[in-house]
Amino acid sequence: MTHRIADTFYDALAKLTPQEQKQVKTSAFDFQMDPSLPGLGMHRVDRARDPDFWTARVNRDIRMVIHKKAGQSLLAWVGHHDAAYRWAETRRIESHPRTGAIQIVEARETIEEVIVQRYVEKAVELPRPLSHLDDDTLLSWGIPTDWIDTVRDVTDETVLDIAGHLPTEAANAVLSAAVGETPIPATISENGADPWEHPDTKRRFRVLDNLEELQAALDAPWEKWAVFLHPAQQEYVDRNFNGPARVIGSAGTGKTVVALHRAARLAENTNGRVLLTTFNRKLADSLAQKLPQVASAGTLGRITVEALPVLISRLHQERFGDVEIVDETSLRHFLEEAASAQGIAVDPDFLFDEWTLVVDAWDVATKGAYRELPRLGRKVRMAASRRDALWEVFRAVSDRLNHAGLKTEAQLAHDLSKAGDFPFDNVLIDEAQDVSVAELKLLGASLGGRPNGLFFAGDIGQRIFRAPFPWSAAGIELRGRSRSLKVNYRTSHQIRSQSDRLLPETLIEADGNEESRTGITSIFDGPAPTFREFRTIQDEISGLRSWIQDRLAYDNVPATELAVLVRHASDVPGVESALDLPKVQVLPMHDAKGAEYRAVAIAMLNDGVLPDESRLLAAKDEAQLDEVMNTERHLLYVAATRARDHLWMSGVAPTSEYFADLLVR
Ligand SMILES: Nc1ncnc2c1ncn2[C@@H]1O[C@H](COP(=O)(O)OP(=O)(O)OP(=O)(O)O)[C@@H](O)[C@H]1O
Repeated sequence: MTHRIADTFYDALAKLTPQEQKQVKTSAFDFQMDPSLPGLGMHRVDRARDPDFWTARVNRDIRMVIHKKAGQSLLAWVGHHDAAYRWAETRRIESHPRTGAIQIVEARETIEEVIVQRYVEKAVELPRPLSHLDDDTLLSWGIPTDWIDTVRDVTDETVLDIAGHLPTEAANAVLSAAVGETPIPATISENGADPWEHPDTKRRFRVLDNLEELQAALDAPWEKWAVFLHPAQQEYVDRNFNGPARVIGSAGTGKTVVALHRAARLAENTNGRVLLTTFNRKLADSLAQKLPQVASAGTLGRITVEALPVLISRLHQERFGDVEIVDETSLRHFLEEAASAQGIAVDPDFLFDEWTLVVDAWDVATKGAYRELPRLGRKVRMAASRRDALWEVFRAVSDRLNHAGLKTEAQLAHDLSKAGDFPFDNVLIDEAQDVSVAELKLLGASLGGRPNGLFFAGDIGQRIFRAPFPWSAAGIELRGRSRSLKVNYRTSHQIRSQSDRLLPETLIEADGNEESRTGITSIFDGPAPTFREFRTIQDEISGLRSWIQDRLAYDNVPATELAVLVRHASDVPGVESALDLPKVQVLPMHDAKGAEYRAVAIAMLNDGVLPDESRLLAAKDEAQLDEVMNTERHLLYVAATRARDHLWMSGVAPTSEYFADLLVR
């Protein structure tokens, strides 16, 4: 017998409690060992549209739905008794008449009562963006025959619901077409080809040759993206570029997923040395964890996954030997000493920023260069005479560092740029909006002109660590090689649309390019986010604790899938002990970058906490104030968009001014 497991089985399994999941795994094992085992109580589903659906008993309440036919079995779904029967009664498994792919097709009538009824009165007046499409086109997208009319009738309001009931390739095509893109037709099998060999079939059903494979399949979550990319994602995975390219898009649109697949593709199809990187170690670790889902074991060894600062320091060490990095306190001290030795009165923070963001970042080596340099990343204007005077301070500090054998992190990157032998051919950079000037300059100098040399994934709306600067000045020209993703896979429609209110509809990059953030769709619905304002911190903690307990108890959210985020790391221990829920993680918002959870609670959103008052007070002028306001706003956007299904935000009155933006448009 050939045993298979469907992606729908995983989705359903994930919704059960850990205890139930354990029992399901045992029953799946029993079934694969002996499908006729009496304890499984195999039972044909009576009223099913497809006569080959059976149920197997896991415990008093839970049933697995199994499709069983002529030497083949498929674990299709699992859940509570009534839901399992309903699932099986309303589906059939068949090969698509045009593409040949095997699909699990939902009976169209089941959604009529839910969707058509809900929208029918309105639908008559609303535009139907797909109404002009003929059967042939819709079939070529893999739309099941009896869904064709329903798809032609979608409106902006129903498209999400309808797509959620279609096989993935059909849903992807419908969502693309609804936002004005041209879907790529599905693969068509040759006449007589085995439908189980169709690429779309293989994406949703896995063959399980033995019990070890079943064990591995049940233990490792099967990320859908590992198998089914959106055509817009696929394009940026496959395309060859004759210079640096970039995928952008708001949070959760699958930019990281594209970078992972592209890294695997380049390693598989070329002899290039591939680097998959990002701006810090934690995010690099998470890339390394995900990569095995898309790259074969043989290819994995050919992809280096390392954070840029770690890589740069390693390469520098290998080439130039040990160096000592100057710490911030010493550097500030050197700058201040040099300024007073020159008799220059200057604000110490300004001096430090000028060194860090201009002189050191851009590797300015001469007075002339400093005078001529555009004020990259700095909005403060400065007279030439003032620059000349300051230059003497920077030169003195530079000499002092040289004599002491000390370097800055930026200098390590500059040294490597000059040495000119960066040991990679293809570099993919995730969370690129937070990469430093020196790192980007090194990448630009090494691979900026090489086909497929540099590929960036990022979102300027999530820039929280670095001041903006024009990439072209770092040798990165993206003209015509940047595209944005529009389908959000992570966050429910309700959470995404509310979080989007934090950012303007158009963001402008330091190069002057505009990025529109409109036209994004989420692929699923969920409960509205909860916003609460409290009188005291005690009230807030107790409200938050009951919200968390409800999520754990009623929504089956495992504690590992829930995170409480706060603005300041120093508040973490206090919130942890006040909440007294040992399994629930509390972390600073910055640490949640790149992560995702089923439920997120953002607490202590008080006035003075976000935006962080100490940063606001340290700002020296309007420009710096703007920058602080922007990065703090981005930080809240990052935190809110970590949530898949449930989001809570709370503070003690008066709450953060961003609260008002979230609530009112
Ligand atoms: N084609 C797809 N099918 C199903 N799920 C997908 C697809 N693409 C991405 N996802 C899922 O969407 C979520 C977000 O993906 P990813 O982390 O790549 O987004 P991102 O754009 O990098 O987000 P962020 O900017 O917030 O870091 C992940 O859970 C990922 O598994």
